[in-house]
This record gives sequence, structure tokens and C-alpha cells, in this order.
Amino acid sequence: KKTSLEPHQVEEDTTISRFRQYLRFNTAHPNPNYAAPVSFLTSVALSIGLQVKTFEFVPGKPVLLLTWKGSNPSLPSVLFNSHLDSVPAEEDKWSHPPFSAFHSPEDGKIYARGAQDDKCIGIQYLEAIRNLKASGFKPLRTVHVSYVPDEEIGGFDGSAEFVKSKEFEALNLGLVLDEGQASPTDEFRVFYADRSPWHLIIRAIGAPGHGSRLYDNTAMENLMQSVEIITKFRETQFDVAKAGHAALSEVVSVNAVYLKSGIPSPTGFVMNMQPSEAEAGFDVRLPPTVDPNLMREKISKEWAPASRNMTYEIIEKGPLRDYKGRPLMTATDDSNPWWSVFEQAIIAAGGKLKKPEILASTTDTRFMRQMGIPAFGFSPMTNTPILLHDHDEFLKDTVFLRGIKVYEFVISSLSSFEEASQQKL
Ligand code: MET
Ligand SMILES: [Zn+2]
Ligand SMILES: [Zn+2]
Repeated sequence: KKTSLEPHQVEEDTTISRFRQYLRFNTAHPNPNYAAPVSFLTSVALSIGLQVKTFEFVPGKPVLLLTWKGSNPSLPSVLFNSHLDSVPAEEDKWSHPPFSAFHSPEDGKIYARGAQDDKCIGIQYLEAIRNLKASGFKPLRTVHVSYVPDEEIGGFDGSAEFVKSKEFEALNLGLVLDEGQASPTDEFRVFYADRSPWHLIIRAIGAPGHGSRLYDNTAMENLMQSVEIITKFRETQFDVAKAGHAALSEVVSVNAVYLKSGIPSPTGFVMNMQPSEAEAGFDVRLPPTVDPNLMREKISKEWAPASRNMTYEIIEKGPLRDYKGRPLMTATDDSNPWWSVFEQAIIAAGGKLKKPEILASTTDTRFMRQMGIPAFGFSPMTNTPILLHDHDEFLKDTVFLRGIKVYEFVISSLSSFEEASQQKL
């Protein structure tokens, strides 16, 4: 096979075909197909010679666990996690159907919902293990690979159940790797914390009346005042980041995702009636450094004050603190011996590593960190635009294949790490 050509210019690699096969399962919410990808991954895992177990902590929501036993299984093991599910895609706004995994012969881009988030790593883990096995490598520590459901809707029936199980405890984990985010530059990105999501719903009520009247305290007026206050807060946070005082992931983000009011009519809305109820929904993300109680206070006093006939609901999507009450952060200094092993593995793979970051979005690592297990977020995608949850999500074949090489270094280094004393967390 000619190696001077880019992968998309030669007959398609079987590795790429497996990636595309995995991408073609429609795992989008609200009805993700879990059975088919789990059976596909199972057969790939068996062909590599991994042990396979499936758990259903919640019926119909499988957790697939693959195991490559180490020569010293009494040492804490390493887990490589990814999620099976995807967010939906607005198909008519995509250049190629989101579950077709179109592979462009021109530039090697593979288009699919999940190409970056996060089916790439799900296949890369397996291909890296396949290659390591073929090279004769034997891990010292046991390596586990897990595929979990429902991450995109909060992970409550997935990782949250998994980490509470006796099966999870029996894994005796020393370290977890999970998804990260693409890097637009040639530096790899690694994440030591996530922001925690809150779904905030604010509701206003007010006197209804004729659409022509000017009077005080309508539901819409109450709601829109709050929207203005929240927009100002959003600006202050954004300005801190724009001024370079913090990364975007180090401030609180609040983004309106819906506004709901009006009295429906067959042609739209009744226009000459002022509605008596109005509601807005926001995606709020809190960095681990922020005090959630101060945010709660702000919401109740400024964003949805009872004095303006407002109520609110905060739906906390997961834990904010670990089992000892500490913010969910993994150390990236000498206090965490895994850190330098990981860092060295990237360097050995010929990669450059950006300073560790807080992830702007949220992953299942918060459930692992909650248990006191160190976890890094990492998806080896350099020179790639950040397209998670966007239209035309893609990953270039060459980037995907390089990621497998990177994981060969990462998996072999982490699983060979000898240090006997375990990090005390
Ligand atoms: C609703 S929990 C968060 C799930 C998803 N990974 C996100 O960051 O949006
Ligand atoms: Zn993801
Ligand atoms: Zn996602």
C-alpha cells in the first residue's frame, strides 16, 4: 500500500470503515439506538480479544465494559470512557446526512453527528489497543474501556448509576480518561475539570388585558426585565473573558434557549391579548471555582424576584462537589503522579500539549471525580474546528488516524505506570 498518499486518496482503510460504521448508528436523542452499536462494539472487542461485559443499571440503557487484563491486576486500573449517545441533528441544515458518515474524497473529512462528540474516541481506544496487542505489548495495569448511555441528557441513567455500582467499585480505578474537545491549533488540549450545568427556568405572571393597553406588571414585562438583567450578567462574564482575565470556560455562561408565552391561535398567536404567563429557559454553566450558593442567591433576588411575580426552577444536572465537599477538579501537578505520565506520553507521541484547561461543556467525568477518582478529558483532535453540537460536525481522516497513534502512547504509558503508592484523594 502506498503510504505517501493521504488515507482518503487510497482504498479506504478498514480502521476508517469501522469508524464510519459506528457513526452510522442513529444514537441521537430522544430515541438513541443503543442495542445496535453495543453489539457492533462487542464484536469488534471480541475480535481483538478483550473481555466483554454489559450491564443494564436501567433497562434499555446498556453500559458496555471491555477489559484488557494487566500482568499485575492488583494495581489500580485505568478506564477509557466514552458515551454512546449523541445530541440530535437538524438534518436539512447539514451538507451530508448526519448519520451517513460521508467521507469526502477531496479533503478526507468524515461528516457525522458524533464524529467529534464522541464516537471518534470510542473507536480510537479500540484501534489503539488492537495495534498495541499486535505489537506484543502487555499492560502492567488492567485497562478498561467503557461505553455509557445518556451522557447528553445528564448521564443519570448512565455514568451516575455506573459509578454507584459494585461492579464499578470492583474495577479499582486509579485514573479515568474521558472525552475532551477539538483543538483548532496544533496543540492537544487536556481538561482537568468541567463546568457543571444548571437548567434554569424562570416564570412570570401578570395581569392579562387588551393588547392595546399600557399598564404595569404584565407577565411579558416581568419576564423581559429579567431577560435584560440576565443578559447584562452574561455580558459581564463575557467581558471578563474578552479582556483576557479568564478563559471562556472559567466564567459563568448563561444562554437563553427558549422563550415561551402567548395565546396560540390557528394562525399563530392571538395578537390583541397580553398573556398572563411567560417563561424562559437558560443553559447555565458554573465553573468549579464559583460558589453555587451565590448564584442561587443572585437568581432568587435579581433574576426571578418574587416582587415581580416571578418564580424559578433550577434543575441541577449532576454534582458540583465531590464526596468530601471539594470542587470537582483533578490535579495537574506533582501531587497527581498520573499527570506527568500522561504529559510525557503526549510528548513521546510527538505532540504538543496546551496548558490544562477547564472544559466549557460537561462530561461524565464529574461522576468519576465525585468519587475521588482523578480524571482527564482528552480527545486527540488537533487543527480541527470545534463542531460539537453544531451542523456539519466532521473529523478529518488523518486527524482520526493520528489520534489512534496518540492513544497507543497514552494507553501503553498509563498502563505501564509502576508507582506503587496510590494517590490519596
Ligand atoms: C445536561 S448535562 C451536559 C451534557 C452535555 N455533554 C453538555 O455538555 O451539554
Ligand atoms: Zn460528548
Ligand atoms: Zn455533547
